[in-house]
Amino acid sequence: MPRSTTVTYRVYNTPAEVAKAAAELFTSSVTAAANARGIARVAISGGTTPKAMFALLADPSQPFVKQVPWDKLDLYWVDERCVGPEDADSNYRMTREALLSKVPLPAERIHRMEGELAPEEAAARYEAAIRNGFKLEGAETPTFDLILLGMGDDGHTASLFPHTEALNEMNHIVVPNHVPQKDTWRITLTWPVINQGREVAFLIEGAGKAKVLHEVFQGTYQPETYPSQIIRPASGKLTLLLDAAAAAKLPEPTNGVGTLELN
Ligand SMILES: O=C1O[C@H](COP(=O)(O)O)[C@@H](O)[C@H](O)[C@H]1O
Repeated sequence: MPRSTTVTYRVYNTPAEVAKAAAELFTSSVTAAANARGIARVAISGGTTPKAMFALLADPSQPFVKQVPWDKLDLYWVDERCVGPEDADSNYRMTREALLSKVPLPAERIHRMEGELAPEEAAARYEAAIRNGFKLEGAETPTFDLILLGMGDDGHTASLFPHTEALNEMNHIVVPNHVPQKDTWRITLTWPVINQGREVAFLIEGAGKAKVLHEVFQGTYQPETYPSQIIRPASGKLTLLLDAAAAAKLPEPTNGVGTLELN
C-alpha cells in the first residue's frame, strides 16, 4: 500500500525562478539542520535541472554563498552514472564545475559516488561511506536532511528507472542498477532511503515533462512504470518546484501553489 502523502507544488514562470526557489530551499534547509543538529546532510541529483540552482548558490552577487553554513554541510549524491569524475556524463563533474569549485565546502565533506569503479564495488563503497558519515550502527539507515530529486521524461528519479531491479531493493542504502533501456549501469540510493529524508523535493522543468508529471501524480499507481510514484516520504510531505511548462497538465494552482493528496 503506498503511503498517503500531501504533495505541495509551487509553480514559477521560468526555470530561472525555479532555480532561485531551489537555492532558497537548499539554504534554509541546510541552515535549519545545522542549527538543530550541528550538521546538515544533503543528497543532490545530477542531470541538467539542478545546474542553474548550483550556479546561483555559487554566485557571489547572490546572498546564498554567504548564507549557507558550508562548514556544516555534508554533500552526497542520489545517483551517479558509471563513468569517471572527468567524464562529460558525470553528475559529480557537473556539480564540481557549477558549484563545488566556487564555494568554501571542505573537500572532506564532499562525498561523491565513484562511478569509475565496477558498479557493485562503487555501490558497496558508497554505502560504507554513508554508514561511516552518519555513524550508523547495525541495521540503521540514514535520514538525510534534504533530498533534491529530478525526474526524467520516462518517470525515473535518482537512477530508479522503469522496470529495473533497484525498484525491488529494500535492504540496501545504495545499489548498482542495470538499465537495459540505456544499455548502461547506474549507482543509486534506494527508494526506502529517499523516503526517509526529512525534506524531499523534486525540481522539474520543461514542457517535455508535463505529461509524465501528470501521470506520476494524478495517474494510476504503477511505480514499475513510473518509478517517481514510489517517492512517498515518511514525513507525509513532498514538495515539487516546477516551471509553468512542466506544470501545464496539473490542476491550476492558486497564487502559484497547489496541493494534491495521494492515497
Ligand atoms: O539521469 C539522470 O536524470 C535525472 C533527471 O535529469 P534531468 O536532466 O531531466 O534534470 C536526474 O535527476 C538524475 O540525477 C540523473 O542521473
